[in-house]
Amino acid sequence: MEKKQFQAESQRLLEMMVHSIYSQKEIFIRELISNASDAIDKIYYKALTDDSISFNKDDYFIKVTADKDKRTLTILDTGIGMTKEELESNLGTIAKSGSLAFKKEIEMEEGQEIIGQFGVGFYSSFMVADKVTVYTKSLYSDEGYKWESDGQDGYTIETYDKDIVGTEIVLHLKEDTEDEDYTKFLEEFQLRSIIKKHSDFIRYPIKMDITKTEPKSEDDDELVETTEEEIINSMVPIWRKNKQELKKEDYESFYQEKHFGFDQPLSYQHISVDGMVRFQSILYIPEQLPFNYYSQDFEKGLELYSNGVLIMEKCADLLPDHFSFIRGVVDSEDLSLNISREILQQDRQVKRIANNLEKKIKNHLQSMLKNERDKYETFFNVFGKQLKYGVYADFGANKDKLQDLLLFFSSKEEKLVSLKEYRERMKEDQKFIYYATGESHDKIAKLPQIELVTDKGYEVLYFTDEVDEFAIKMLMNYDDKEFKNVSSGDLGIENEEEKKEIEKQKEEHQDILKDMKELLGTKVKEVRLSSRLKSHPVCLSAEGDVSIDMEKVLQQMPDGQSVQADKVLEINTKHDIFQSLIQTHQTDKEKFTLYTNILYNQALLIEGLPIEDPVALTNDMCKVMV
Ligand SMILES: Nc1ncnc2c1ncn2[C@@H]1O[C@H](COP(=O)(O)OP(=O)(O)OP(=O)(O)O)[C@@H](O)[C@H]1O
Repeated sequence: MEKKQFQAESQRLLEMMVHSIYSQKEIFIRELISNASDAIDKIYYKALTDDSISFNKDDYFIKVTADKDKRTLTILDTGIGMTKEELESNLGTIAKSGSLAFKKEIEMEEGQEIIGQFGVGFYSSFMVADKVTVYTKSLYSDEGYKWESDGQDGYTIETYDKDIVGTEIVLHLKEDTEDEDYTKFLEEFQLRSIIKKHSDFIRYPIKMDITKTEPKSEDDDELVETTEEEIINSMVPIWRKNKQELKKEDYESFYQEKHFGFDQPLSYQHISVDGMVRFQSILYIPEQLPFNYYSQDFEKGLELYSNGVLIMEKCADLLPDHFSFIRGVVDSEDLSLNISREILQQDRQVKRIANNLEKKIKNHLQSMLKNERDKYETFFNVFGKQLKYGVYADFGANKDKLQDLLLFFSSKEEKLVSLKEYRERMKEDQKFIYYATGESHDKIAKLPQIELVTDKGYEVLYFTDEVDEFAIKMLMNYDDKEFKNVSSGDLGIENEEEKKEIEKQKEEHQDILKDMKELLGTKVKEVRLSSRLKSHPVCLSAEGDVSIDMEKVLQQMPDGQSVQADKVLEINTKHDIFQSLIQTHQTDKEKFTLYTNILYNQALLIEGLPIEDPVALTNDMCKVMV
């Protein structure tokens, strides 16, 4: 049976390539500069095994020149160049990568890298140019060649008198249209920024002629324009440099240079991993909250480089949500890129890097907590909420990882404490880790429910963030000790005598409690004599999983309207008001009703809950007064 080759409509293929692979036109500069860098690398790698080739790094560079009059952009390199055959096969065949073949041919060692692999990058120049001319002379050829194409009707090759080995690619830029501005690629400032953005860490110098306006001389105000050749790329990225040689200021200026924030970084990590996965990274914790941090506009992610070439400005997959505040860069040579180098293939390597980074970030935070307490508290005051969301999110999948990074304000220490610190100083007989919720520390400290617990010498954690109680419910317990809201159920601190006394009183006054419950109807689940109140007349507590504060939060959510806490009105038997209740219950049912309503509303007010009928309440109060 005859086997036929697939036919490709090369013009159509090129059109598809040019218009559908890359989402940004400016990418062509990155592709051409990467090719130039590969071409220089090829001489370098050849020189390693071939004594007849000498490689002096200083002789090799890339130069980008814009000519506004001719509308041309030229990328010149002093690399290996191309023979006539190479021109034909590399630039004449789409998806043929001479670089990939080179890589295979010389069996590169670890740490040695060539960027090109797909054989398509060169054609991205047709996104912006209607004609491309390539002048090249190979290291292995005495003759130079000129290749030219309009990207539509094939290409031409002819000999060309070229002295120096290397390649010069001239793009004849398209005319601007209503939608497209091609002239910007000829503007010095724009061109320079695009190169800095994508190709800053290409390891050979990228030169450009830079024009400056300066006073003619020191004592002459007249301005003159001067043009000088400058190297515009940093070449060696800071993350490849030796940690010992870098100072705090170097990391800080990189943070500024990258526009990670207007603030200074609070802390940074320089990571270098060489194992199952190889990567280098610099991570920062910002000092201040980004203005849109808790909004939907905020995009988490790290800058991702492959061999010093920018792949993604914000790679979200590298950071878990609970560490979304981290800014920084990751560079790895082990990534499998897709053809446009824009989107990563579903990559095991990215997952591995992300897992590794998560552990490193956690360890860094833990060591900050241990060794730089003030700094950690500054961090926690800004981003602690995100860690608490992290405990709560995904049904608590990350709670064990994050619980030791949490801090809460303590009634006893009057400062932030960790759960470990609380647990370590718990009293021997203490059954629970106590917490109380409220708007502010002051308000919590005045809660009636807290009095007995603190009076008995127990430490109480103050929860002022809406997410606090949700996160703690997800944790359920810490080191075998359950969390307990001071306003809920049995606090486990009453002694036997106190318990017996309450039981006795409950029996004695069950009629009063029953009648109060009847008067309040479904507003409360029960009216109870309190064992937790000391000086305050009443309070509301909640039974079950939903506390009163959780009810408040849930009711603000669009779908949380129906969630209600099971409220219990607690009465302090030691307060004088209780005697009045007993009295009115026997002698004046109308007053008893008034007292019940007022006391219930007082309890609502203390809890910061809305009064259902304020007019009725004020009328009731007046009736009592007159
Ligand atoms: N400046 C240059 N000097 C020498 N050879 C070059 C140059 N530019 C391109 N080539 C050759 O042309 C080939 C095709 O280039 P192209 O940019 O299309 O693909 P690539 O760089 O191999 O792969 P990728 O699509 O991943 O960038 C390269 O592999 C290389 O062999």
